[in-house]
Amino acid sequence: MTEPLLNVSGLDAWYGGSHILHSVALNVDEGESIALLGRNGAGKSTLLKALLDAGPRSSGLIEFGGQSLTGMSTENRARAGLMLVPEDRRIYPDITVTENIALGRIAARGRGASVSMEDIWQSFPLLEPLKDRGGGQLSGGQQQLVAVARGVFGCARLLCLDEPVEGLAPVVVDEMARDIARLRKMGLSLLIAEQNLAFVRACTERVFLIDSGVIVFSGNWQDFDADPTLKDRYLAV
Ligand SMILES: Nc1ncnc2c1ncn2[C@@H]1O[C@H](COP(=O)(O)OP(=O)(O)OP(=O)(O)O)[C@@H](O)[C@H]1O
Repeated sequence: MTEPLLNVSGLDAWYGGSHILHSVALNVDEGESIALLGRNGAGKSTLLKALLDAGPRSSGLIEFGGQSLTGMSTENRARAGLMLVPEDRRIYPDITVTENIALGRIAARGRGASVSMEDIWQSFPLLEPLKDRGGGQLSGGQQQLVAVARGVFGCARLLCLDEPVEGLAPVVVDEMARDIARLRKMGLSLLIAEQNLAFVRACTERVFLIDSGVIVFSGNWQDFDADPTLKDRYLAV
């Protein structure tokens, strides 16, 4: 049996004295795309940040590519190919789209020259005509595409996306789903925290559902659909 690309078990996380994640277990295989579902405040962002050691204090096992990440800095985790595209996009307004995307390679310290800018334009066709435009002159949806493209250019093996389509118009949500399908053909693995069910259903094959920092369900979409109470109990507002 091959080892998962990401293997998490017994993961707890805290902000100060607040205990947020409770013994989380999760795995992602090479080439898989996984949804992390949960309502506001369920712990999705905390989990993604804990994987990168980029916020909460945490304990437990996180293995990536067969290597334990305990004691490894955020920079070295990125360098190993574990990338997070945070909710707040962080697009620099005074540099171009191309320059914003190129910054991803700096985060990864030059690793993974295998993704070219040409690959990026092919995966994100809406961005190519905007490549010389300033980051400050983009719509929210265009900024989100740039943020994801930057993570890909950093040559992620596993790209973690924190609510990539939150607040975006349906037409941009559809575009993002198509772009993600193209990225998957490049062999990228994905972990996508979202509340937009239709979107993650279109671009993932397995689901982890988190509530109050506890994984309350994991399985494929067929398993998820077999229990219609999950949506009402854990996703309804
Ligand atoms: N920096 C922080 N300091 C203290 N508590 C925090 C911090 N960030 C998040 N929390 C708390 O941790 C819990 C989980 O929040 P988290 O942001 O992980 O949820 P989420 O599922 O990503 O929700 P959302 O969809 O609203 O982003 C919430 O109770 C939240 O108030």
